[in-house]
Amino acid sequence: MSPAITARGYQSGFGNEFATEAVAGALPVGQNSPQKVAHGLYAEQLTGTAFTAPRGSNRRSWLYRIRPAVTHGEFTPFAQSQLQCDFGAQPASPNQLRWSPLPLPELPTDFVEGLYTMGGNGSPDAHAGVGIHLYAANRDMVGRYFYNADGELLIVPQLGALRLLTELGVIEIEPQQIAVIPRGVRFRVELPDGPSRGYICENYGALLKLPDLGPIGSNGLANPRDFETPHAAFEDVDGDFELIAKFEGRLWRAPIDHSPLDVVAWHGNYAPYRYDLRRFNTIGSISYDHPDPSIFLVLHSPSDTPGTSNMDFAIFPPRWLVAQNTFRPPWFHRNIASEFMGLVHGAYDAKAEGFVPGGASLHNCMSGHGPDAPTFDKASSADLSKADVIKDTMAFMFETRAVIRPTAQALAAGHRQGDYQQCWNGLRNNFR
Ligand SMILES: O=C(O)Cc1cc(O)ccc1O
Ligand SMILES: [Fe+2]
Repeated sequence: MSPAITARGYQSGFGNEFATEAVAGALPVGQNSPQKVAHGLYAEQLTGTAFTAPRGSNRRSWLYRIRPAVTHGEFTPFAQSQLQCDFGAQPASPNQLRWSPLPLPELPTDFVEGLYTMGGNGSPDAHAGVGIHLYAANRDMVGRYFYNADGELLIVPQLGALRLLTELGVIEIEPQQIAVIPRGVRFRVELPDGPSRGYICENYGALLKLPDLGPIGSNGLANPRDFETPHAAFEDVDGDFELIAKFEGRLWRAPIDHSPLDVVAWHGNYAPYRYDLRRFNTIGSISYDHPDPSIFLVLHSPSDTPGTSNMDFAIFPPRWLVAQNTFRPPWFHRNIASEFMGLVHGAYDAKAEGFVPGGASLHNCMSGHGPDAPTFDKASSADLSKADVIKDTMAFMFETRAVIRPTAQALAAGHRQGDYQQCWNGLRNNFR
């Protein structure tokens, strides 16, 4: 018996062919599925793309584990009323929406129990769209393991660190770092700092990838080397545990008599990873005008239409604004894409107040938005001979091709800011 799983460090690179073993000799050499695997392990393949996906986008890993993933009891529905899949049950309005932070739970609540759906589009069936969730939790998952068959999970913590104990190893993140857990990978979550909160984009579409860089060249934005995938780590623990699955929008529970975090070795390119947003190489205008936010793209899920993502994950990190003869904050705009924003840290340069860390906003297709009135007034008369140094900030955007349909609970939430539109009331008629 090995005690609870321990972190064994990281391998560097995005989507690499990794190979890692927690026990020497556990990985077969020169083949995937020998008649007998070393140390009495079972071989199991986990695919994240179709078998025949082109080589450049094909993702799969081979896992060498103490028991195969099939060894569990029967799934029955697991009630968790805040996790929803009814995008579209009610009309989506074109209103601009904003929320204060999701209150932290008062009762003992783990990561799975604390998932709270804000909205989404598409469906797991269609392999297109996203679910946008928040989480607020105050206790570790103990004896409970989770996987999501509906999509990969992009986790953006805002309050408190997360320890993600996955089948393929341990990932530790804190606010201003992110993690991606691939579809199907089993994990549990510990909260080393206590009460924790954050944002999740559940991507039903093509796997997240780094954007092409075009004329930027071979370096810049999020650099591949800064993505980190854990080394194999496992636990060999028996007990009266449960496996929770998210499947077709709903949660299911099966009894399991051992920890499924029993992968002793693995190799392949389908694995969880983390990235520190503070390593983002931010590129912007050094002449005039505020660039399109695509320049802030970290990861994206392409759609079948070239240049149009199923989902973009962009960040607004610390940077210097030096553009001349320019209104420097984000401009007023209406976009074909729909924008869900959150704030991990500090303040956002388009909103003087009201958009606070842990809060969220939703500006759907063609709904006008932009700087609030105080920000507009300040930036319109700012001294442009000096740089604006934007420090201590980390906002982000989940931007989607399809309209983000808010859930009824998000629209009715006590922490929704019903007066959000008033932040633009002070924009007067200045026409002369
Ligand atoms: O604040 C927003 O709405 C996000 C955003 C930022 C930006 O710099 C340009 C366009 C855009 O939608
Ligand atoms: Fe916007």
